[in-house]
Amino acid sequence: MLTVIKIGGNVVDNPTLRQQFLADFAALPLPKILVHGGGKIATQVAVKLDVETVMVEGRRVTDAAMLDVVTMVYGGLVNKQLVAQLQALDCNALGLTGADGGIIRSKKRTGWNVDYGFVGDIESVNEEQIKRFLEVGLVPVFAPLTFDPALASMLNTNADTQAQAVAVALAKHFEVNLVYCFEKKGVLTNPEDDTTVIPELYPSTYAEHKASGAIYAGMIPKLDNAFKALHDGVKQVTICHATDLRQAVSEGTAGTRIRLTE
Ligand SMILES: Nc1ncnc2c1ncn2[C@@H]1O[C@H](COP(=O)(O)OP(=O)(O)O)[C@@H](O)[C@H]1O
Ligand SMILES: CC(=O)N[C@@H](CCC(=O)OP(=O)(O)O)C(=O)O
Repeated sequence: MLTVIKIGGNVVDNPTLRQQFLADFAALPLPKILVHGGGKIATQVAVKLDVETVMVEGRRVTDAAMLDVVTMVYGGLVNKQLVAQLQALDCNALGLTGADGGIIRSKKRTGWNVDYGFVGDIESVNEEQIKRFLEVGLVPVFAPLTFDPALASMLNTNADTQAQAVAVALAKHFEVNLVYCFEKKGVLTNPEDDTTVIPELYPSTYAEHKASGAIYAGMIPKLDNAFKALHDGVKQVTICHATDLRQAVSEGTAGTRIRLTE
């Protein structure tokens, strides 16, 4: 079983939660992969650099100045800090963007009603290269950046989507357990109340909660990615609090389990 974990920006940005999560992640058995976000930190750094942040439907409009910010923040600051913290926990982390080793190729998003700028839609994942890293005991830690060889450019890519694409690509070789970790207890019927976790979510109940407005904003692309991952061969998908990672992986009792059928 390969474990692919995605960690969201609100956890990355919280030193206590982040350290606790990384200790639990380091304790998980190999093979494992981490995909991190960091949107909140990119926005903070952009303010300092006087670069305006524009988000449309949860995606960051990425002009040339913002591409520089996200490349520095995701590929540099956040990725290398996470690698250093994991190395200190005896986890042999290897920090990567999609460009390193040519692993994740994408195409600049075009044909939408919004010009997202330097945002990449993933075209291919070189799962053989990732598998080679896993075989020698390395733990890939991916920043949410991909690259377009035709443009010779980095592209900004949503971290939930990148985790889904990596999990699906590796499903050719492993039974994959994909876990989305964030700062809430799971998918909630009342997003303000952590006691309202939905233990199992199906396409039908997802549609109902979306229609009622209980599921909105960033949770919608996260769930679309979760269902796509299952549809494309990932064995198990869970959405849970970052501090519930161990229960979610070992016993499957934490957070929300995403299922295609009842
Ligand atoms: N039903 C729901 N349950 C939990 N969170 C929800 C729900 N609907 C919307 N959300 C929002 O979605 C956010 C998670 O999406 P996002 O910010 O993209 O996650 P991440 O930090 O993992 O990238 C939560 O912080 C919450 O504000
Ligand atoms: C294209 C796009 O929107 N990319 C995201 C990548 C970071 C991300 O997904 O971070 P979180 O997981 O913390 O939200 C962004 O720049 O916000």
